[in-house]
Amino acid sequence: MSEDVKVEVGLGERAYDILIGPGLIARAGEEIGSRLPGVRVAIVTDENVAATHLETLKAGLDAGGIASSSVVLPAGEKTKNFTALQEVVDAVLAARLERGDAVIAFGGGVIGDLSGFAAGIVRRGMHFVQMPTSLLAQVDSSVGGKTGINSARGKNLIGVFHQPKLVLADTAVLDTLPAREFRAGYAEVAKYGLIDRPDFFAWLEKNWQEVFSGGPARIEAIAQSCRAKADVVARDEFETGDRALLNLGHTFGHALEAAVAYDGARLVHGEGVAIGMALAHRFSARMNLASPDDAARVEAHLKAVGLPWRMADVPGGLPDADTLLSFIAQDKKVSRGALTFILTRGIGQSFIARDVPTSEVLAFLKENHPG
Ligand SMILES: NC(=O)c1ccc[n+]([C@@H]2O[C@H](COP(=O)([O-])OP(=O)(O)OC[C@H]3O[C@@H](n4cnc5c(N)ncnc54)[C@H](O)[C@@H]3O)[C@@H](O)[C@H]2O)c1
Ligand SMILES: O=C(O)C(=O)C[C@@H](O)[C@H](O)[C@H](O)COP(=O)(O)O
Ligand SMILES: [Zn+2]
Repeated sequence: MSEDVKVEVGLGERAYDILIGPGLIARAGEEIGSRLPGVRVAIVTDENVAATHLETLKAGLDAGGIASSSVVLPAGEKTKNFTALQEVVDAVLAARLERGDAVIAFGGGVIGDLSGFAAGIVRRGMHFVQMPTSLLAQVDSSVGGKTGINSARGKNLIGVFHQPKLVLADTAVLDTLPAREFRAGYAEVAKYGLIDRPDFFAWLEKNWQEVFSGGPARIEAIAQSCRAKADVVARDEFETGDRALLNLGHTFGHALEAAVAYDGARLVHGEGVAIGMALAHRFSARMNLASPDDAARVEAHLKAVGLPWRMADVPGGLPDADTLLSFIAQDKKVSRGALTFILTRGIGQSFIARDVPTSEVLAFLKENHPG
């Protein structure tokens, strides 16, 4: 009898389970086979995850009678590109998988976004299973069906919504995740508290060390995050409204990622989100929407866990404020040319702010630019 935590993403005929707990990779064949009888799969993964966990997954699938092939890609954000997409599509077609077969995304958010996109376009949409192996992927990217790749003009600008059939988050696999990547994923955990769960944020302020060291607090934080995300996605699958709240910190953060040309040695996604959330709180205070004390509280927590929180924390310098603004102007929340940001009235009181004046954003970027 397994003791996985189960969270349901309530999307009607596209509803699916998220299972969270240790040992799920070894049980993947059983869990996938019972939901998709007779399925064959292509595993998409990266070099780091393949080195430590691919054999366990293959054995787990074998044990459930599921035939698999695999494609192993270079690790890191730069892999979210057309060349890698073509490689995945080609591998799936070469394996002669049918529409009723499945692509398994086995890795962090990069692998999840890329292979979900491939699954969404091959044969106009194949089954897709998320097996997230980074903290960020377990709490965020594996849930909700946003898939895609980057452009030099901006983050995630090319993609489709394509929901997985199942998410299997094996929490034991986080033991091999580098500390920097764990911290980066934690930024998306804190995000849920800052959006609309002030009690969760306060709990994290008290318990973050236990979340980092593993054990029940870590599983609790992952489960709370998945519940928070599943809730929003079930209300607004295609981001016509509330789902944009999940973008807290991303309007600034994505601009910073594009500005460093997706160079993970300088900035990974979760770090961009951490800086972006601190900036969103500071900008809200500057616009007299929230108290500067709340911005200071967010910055203090990010500092305490060792995350970057200001633009000056991005090593190697940044392009000027006008260039950063040009990336922000490519954000998918822009409507009829007007900027949309997720701003806040305080901790856990985020809201969607449409028609944010470009002049205010530019002035704020100049004030906060490290020069
Ligand atoms: N679709 C969504 O809703 C959504 C949500 C949040 C983020 N994202 C996207 O996710 C991406 C970031 O994801 P990420 O932070 O997981 O990055 P990532 O996929 O690059 O993984 C981080 C690093 O950790 C390594 N790794 C992963 N699991 C490991 C493990 N168990 N052991 C050892 N090494 C491991 C990877 O090889 C990589 O080097 C970004 O592209 C971001 O845009 C998407
Ligand atoms: O699922 C969502 O919706 C999110 O916004 C989650 C974000 O953490 C994630 O980084 C997402 O990929 C950003 O979406 P985008 O539409 O701004 O590219
Ligand atoms: Zn994100």
